[in-house]
Amino acid sequence: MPGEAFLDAAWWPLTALAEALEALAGAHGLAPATPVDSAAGDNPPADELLNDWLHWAAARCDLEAVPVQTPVRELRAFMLHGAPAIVRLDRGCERGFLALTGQRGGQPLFLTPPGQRLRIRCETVEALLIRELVEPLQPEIVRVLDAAGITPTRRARVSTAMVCERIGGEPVGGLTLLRLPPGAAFTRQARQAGLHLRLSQIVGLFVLLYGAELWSWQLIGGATINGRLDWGWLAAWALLAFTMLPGRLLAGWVESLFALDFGRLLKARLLAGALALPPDAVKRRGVGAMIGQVMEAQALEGMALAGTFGVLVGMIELGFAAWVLRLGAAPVLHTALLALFAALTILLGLHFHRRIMAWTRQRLGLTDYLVEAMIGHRTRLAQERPPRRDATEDALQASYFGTAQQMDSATLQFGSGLGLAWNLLGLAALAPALAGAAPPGASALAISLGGLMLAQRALGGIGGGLSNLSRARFAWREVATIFRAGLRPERPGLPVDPRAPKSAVQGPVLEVRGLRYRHEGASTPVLQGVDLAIAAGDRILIEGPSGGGKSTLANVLTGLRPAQQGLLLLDGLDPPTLGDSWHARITAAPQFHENHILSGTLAFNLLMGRQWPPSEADLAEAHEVCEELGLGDLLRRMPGGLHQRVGETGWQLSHGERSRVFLARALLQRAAVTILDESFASLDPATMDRCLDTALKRAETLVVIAHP
Ligand SMILES: Nc1ncnc2c1ncn2[C@@H]1O[C@H](COP(=O)(O)OP(=O)(O)OP(=O)(O)O)[C@@H](O)[C@H]1O
Repeated sequence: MPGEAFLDAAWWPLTALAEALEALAGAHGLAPATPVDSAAGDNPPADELLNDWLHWAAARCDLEAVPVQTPVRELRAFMLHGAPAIVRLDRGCERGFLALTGQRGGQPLFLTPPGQRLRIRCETVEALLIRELVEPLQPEIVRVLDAAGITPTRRARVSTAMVCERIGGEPVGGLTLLRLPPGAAFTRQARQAGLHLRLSQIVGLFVLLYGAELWSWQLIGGATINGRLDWGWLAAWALLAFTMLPGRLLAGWVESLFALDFGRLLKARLLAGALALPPDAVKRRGVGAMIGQVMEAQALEGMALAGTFGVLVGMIELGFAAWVLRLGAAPVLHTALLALFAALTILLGLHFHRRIMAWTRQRLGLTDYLVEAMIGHRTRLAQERPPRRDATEDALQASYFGTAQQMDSATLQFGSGLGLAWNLLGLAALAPALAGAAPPGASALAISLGGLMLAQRALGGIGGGLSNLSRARFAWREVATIFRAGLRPERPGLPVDPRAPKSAVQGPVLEVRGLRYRHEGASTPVLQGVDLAIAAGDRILIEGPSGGGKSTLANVLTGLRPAQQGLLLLDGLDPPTLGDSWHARITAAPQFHENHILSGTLAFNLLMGRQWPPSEADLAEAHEVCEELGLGDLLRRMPGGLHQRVGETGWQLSHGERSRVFLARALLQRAAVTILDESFASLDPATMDRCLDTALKRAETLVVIAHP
């Protein structure tokens, strides 16, 4: 279909964007929870607010809208794998969109306003999306093609190659991915990712593979025992064994796809949970325990999958083993023995589980101690009495080794002991049949031996799977709080542009009435009956004694801690109404010990409150602010300038330089209200004056917290 005809069918005007969202959500089984309603005034706003609006409207449909850019050369991959997505495509001066819903036969599918799926060639859509980038190149390309004498049949291909060469790295914007937020119910996400289908494919493939394996052994075994083994039987067996190879590869591939998708969903949820945890819950655990938690999060994924597959495959094998044993020389005894050993495996598994729990707890305690010892190494070297340190460490090690020994003996019982006992008792169970009046034939004996081996493999697999599940269960206990924290619903709030602080609402920009806040576990509130009214453009100094509650107030005002009582209004709107955009409109540079330079470039650290990647204008403004704060020399000394890597593994900034980066970061956020919590404490008087001048000049409304 040519470009314009395709647009006529698949194009959604801006005014129908709400319907496009709803239709896409419906088409992907994500029925909107609160449908956007263009008739009720939920119309999309001006261009600069569009991303905010999409985020808000998608959240109301229980989805997350993620604006992305892709280089021209990867546009095709986006169209084939990026669905569901909204693709911005204007027609002349009319603003509008395409609704990408999937792909069929290597070509993208678009949802049309009447609700049909339209398959379009990639080249057609690509040409429309990059036409503004290509048009200026056309005269030059035509000139080169003419000069090189390219034949008409090859012109289109050569022209495409030249375009790709010239603008392949140019970013294409206006693309918005729609997906379930990481906080959505995990089962819903798993279903959406098709994990249930993959799991049934895996089970089906394993059943087929084991069936084929048994059949191949039956062929060769039967032929050998009956003395009919010739090249024909051998060829049939080899062919069957050979055809199982692609099946095994396929099963491995589906298993790894399942593991990848499961791991991706789990990581996204844990990350969302870690960011949603209350600040105190994170702080109270300590660095060592947090590292232990991260280790357990990684173990959870690996152990849960290995355990589930181990038990699953073991159960399939056990089923086949029971069937084979029933055809053998001692069907009744072997079946009863198998049931007994299956029960024993579970019982010993429970015993092993207790040992694993005790050992993992000790191991994590040791990690916690080790991390704390490494962080406080210098303090301990300088101030702790060595015998005291040695005594603590000896006691910890002795306790750990004791638990590890108990766990080793449980592993031995569970692993080799059970297998050995099964083999001995399984062989002994053949004795009555062999000693009987009518001893079984060679083929029945061979079947029994095969069944015994298969059952040993199955019991070993189930045992291994159970021990992995035990580890996974412990890991789950460690990370469950983070996982559950991620379930909290996102607060989309109103689509308010953070860069549009001028409000039509008359009155204070920030108003606080009767605010009360008490820290968890504290007997008295640290903030009680706080009233505050800050007008746009105000410059306010908050002074108070150490421990008086200044930082707590800053945290409540910026939304990091929820007010327990009282009224908070920003431009006349309360926190639930503004949702997550509250942060964007009122920001704070936290106290030095609460602030952090993240591992990344200086620009990344400075422009965290802006879009990423940054525009040239953003970088220029960051440079300007740094110069004003006296960081110009530093920028010139750093080989990479604004793109120099900083943080734990990068350029080590001095105390004062870090303070000024924190200050620049808050000012560059261009919030309606900026709070600086003791941001000038570590600066010399001249630098402090300079920084204060910059803050006064740049912050629209400024609150400075300082000691008297
Ligand atoms: N997470 C917490 N749990 C319990 N109490 C806390 C917590 N955080 C702070 N506090 C207590 O609340 C009080 C106020 O702390 P806050 O940090 O707000 O004071 P501040 O005025 O900023 O002090 P400073 O000037 O020394 O930085 C202090 O007594 C502090 O010990």
